[in-house]
Amino acid sequence: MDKLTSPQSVRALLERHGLFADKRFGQNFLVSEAHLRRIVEAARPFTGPVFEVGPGLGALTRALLEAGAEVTAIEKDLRLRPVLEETLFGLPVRLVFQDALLYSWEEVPQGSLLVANLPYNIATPLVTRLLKTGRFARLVFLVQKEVAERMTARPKTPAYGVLTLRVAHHAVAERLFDLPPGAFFPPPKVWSSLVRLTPKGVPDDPGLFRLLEAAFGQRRKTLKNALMGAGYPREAVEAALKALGLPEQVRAEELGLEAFRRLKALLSPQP
Ligand SMILES: C[S@@+](CC[C@H](N)C(=O)[O-])C[C@H]1O[C@@H](n2cnc3c(N)ncnc32)[C@H](O)[C@@H]1O
Repeated sequence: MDKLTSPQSVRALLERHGLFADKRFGQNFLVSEAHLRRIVEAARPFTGPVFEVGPGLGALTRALLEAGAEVTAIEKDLRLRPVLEETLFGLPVRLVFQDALLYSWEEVPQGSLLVANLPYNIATPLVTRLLKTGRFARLVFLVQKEVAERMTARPKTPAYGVLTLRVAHHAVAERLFDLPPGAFFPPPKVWSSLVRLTPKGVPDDPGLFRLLEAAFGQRRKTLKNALMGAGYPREAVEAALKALGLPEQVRAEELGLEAFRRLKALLSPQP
C-alpha cells in the first residue's frame, strides 16, 4: 500500500474516489513522511488508547497503528469512509464517523492519548474540552502556528491570553516544531506547529476562567477597568491589586497564572 506521503499519491487517491479536499472540513493532508514519523515519536509511549480526530485519508492513522497504538479515529466527512476502508484495510482500527465535537470525551478511559492533525476550525474548542475531562495523559497535535503560539505564549506578548492560561492551568505545554505549508496537500496558507500537552491532573476551575474572560475581554483597558466593566466592584478590585502589590495601571497580559489564582481568591465571592 502506498504510504500517502507525496502530493501525487494523495491527488491520485482522491481522484480515484471522485473526491476533492474540502476546505470546510479543514482538509490539508499531511504528505511528509519525515514529519509523520516525528509526530508518532512525540506521542510515544502509547501507554493508553489513542484517539485521532480527523483521520482524513488515513496516513497518520496507519503510522500510529504500525507503531503499535490502539487507535480510535473519529472522522466527520462521510465521503472518506470508502477511502479509509481501503487505506486501513485489515488493520485493527476503530473508525467512528461523527463530528468530534459531539463525541463522548467525558467517557474515554483514564490515561487516553490524543494524536491528531486537527481541523483548524475546531482545534481550540476541542482541546479545551479534552483538557477539562481530566482523562488524557498526553495530547499531541498539529495546529496553525498562530494557535500553537497562543497555547505556549509568555506573559506580556500579543499571543498571551485566556487560551494560554487555560492550557497552563491544565498542562505542561510544548511547541515541538513548525511545519511549512508544503508538508501538506493541498498546502494551507499558513505554517503549522506540533504541540504536546502533558496534563497535570488539575480539575477545571470555572471561577478562575470567568475572571480570565473578564480580564482579557477588553485587552486595551487596564485590568482594573476591564474587571470593573465586567461587574466587579471598584473597591474590591483596588484592594485586591494592592494586596498583590500590583500597580493600578497593570494590564491583564502582565500577570501569570499564579497571580490570577491569587486574584480570584481575593475577589471571591464572584459578582
Ligand atoms: C487537517 S485534516 C487531517 C487529515 C489527516 N489526519 C492527515 O494528517 O492527513 C483534518 C481532518 O479532520 C476532519 N474533520 C473536520 N472537522 C471535523 C470534526 N468536527 N470532527 C471530526 N473530524 C473532522 C476532516 O474531514 C479531515 O479529515
